[in-house]
Amino acid sequence: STGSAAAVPINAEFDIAYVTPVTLGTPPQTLQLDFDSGSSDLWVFSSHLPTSQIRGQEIYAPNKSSTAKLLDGHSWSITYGDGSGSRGNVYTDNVTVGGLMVERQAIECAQQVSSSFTSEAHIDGLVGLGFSTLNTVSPKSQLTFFDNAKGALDSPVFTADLKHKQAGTYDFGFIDKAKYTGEITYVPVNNDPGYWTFSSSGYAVGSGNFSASPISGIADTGTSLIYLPTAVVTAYYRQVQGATNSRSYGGYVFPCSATLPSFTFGVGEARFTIPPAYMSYAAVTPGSSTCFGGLQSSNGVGINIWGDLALKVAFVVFNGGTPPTIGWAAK
Ligand SMILES: CC(C)(C)S(=O)(=O)N[C@@H](Cc1ccccc1)C(=O)N[C@@H](Cc1c[nH]c[nH+]1)C(=O)N[C@@H](CC1CCCCC1)C(O)(O)C(F)(F)C(=O)NCCN1CCOCC1
Repeated sequence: STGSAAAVPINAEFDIAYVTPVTLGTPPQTLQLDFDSGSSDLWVFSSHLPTSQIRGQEIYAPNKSSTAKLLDGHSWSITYGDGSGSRGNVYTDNVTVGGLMVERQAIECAQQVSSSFTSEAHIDGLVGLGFSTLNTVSPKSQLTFFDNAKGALDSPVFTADLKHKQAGTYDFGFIDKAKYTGEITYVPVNNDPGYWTFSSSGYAVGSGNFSASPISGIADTGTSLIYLPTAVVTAYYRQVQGATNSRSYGGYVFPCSATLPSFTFGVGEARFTIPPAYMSYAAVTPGSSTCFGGLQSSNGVGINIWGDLALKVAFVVFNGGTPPTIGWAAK
């Protein structure tokens, strides 16, 4: 079997996250979920939430699904890198993504969400695509949608074709040759503790020479920006007039009028260049002439993250075979 579904940017100005329609239960309830290779819980806004915590999101009501079953005595609680979080109880039900159905998928129903989730009306929950070792359900941890689907897939892979300010796709079970050019460069994945961790072969700033130094980081569809070691980030912002690392804004900012260099990263012998226009994330406050950079230091994060800003200049194959690998191709 295979599946293919759209990945739609939630914000017209900046690609801060992408959501994908997912149908749950019988009759089908469709929610817009953020596919996140940086975590491994499938959780949704649900009928168990206080209405004060719901502001425009779609909800999943298990009691309206004839195929929903309570996973008795199980609960979950998750906190993300940006401090947001949610917790609740667990049901199993049918979950369909782009024509691919998994029966008895653990659906983690929110009973509480943090304020940043309440204020993000476009995200009705997450589909974790990390390794199931990161799943937070207790006392028995649950498998991700991908792990549940894997055995039935034509090939044990999913691919991300994220795009700049337009809808891309997540495909399951096959590699669509029409979505990339040239060859796919595969590199090993270290799935301990449960991220898609791989080693980049280095970087270049603008037209500068390529610095061939390995950078270990996670491929994370659920993170908007890129978080890399300070040495890389200072080398980049040294080329940006007026750039400073702002404590008040929590990262590198610069005058929105500044000329930005491109940023190139390596995967094996392959090279991927992020154009200057993509490297400015947003004005620090609406209308401000100070802009926040798309490349930030991983110092405060504790892990290097290749988020949507990097993923959207490539076609990426998450290969869940044995051993797992990750493939990057131009497009
Ligand atoms: C809001 C923003 C300024 C544009 S942002 O850059 O912060 N973007 C957010 C994502 C977002 C977009 C739109 C609206 C709201 C939130 C972002 O990039 N958040 C990262 C930032 C980060 C990471 N590290 C340090 N900072 C994050 O937490 N991403 C997680 C998924 C997010 C969570 C909020 C909602 C959207 C999806 C993540 O899963 O990708 C993660 F990997 F970073 C993470 O936190 N994984 C949790 C791993 N745990 C390990 C222990 O077991 C349980 C799972």
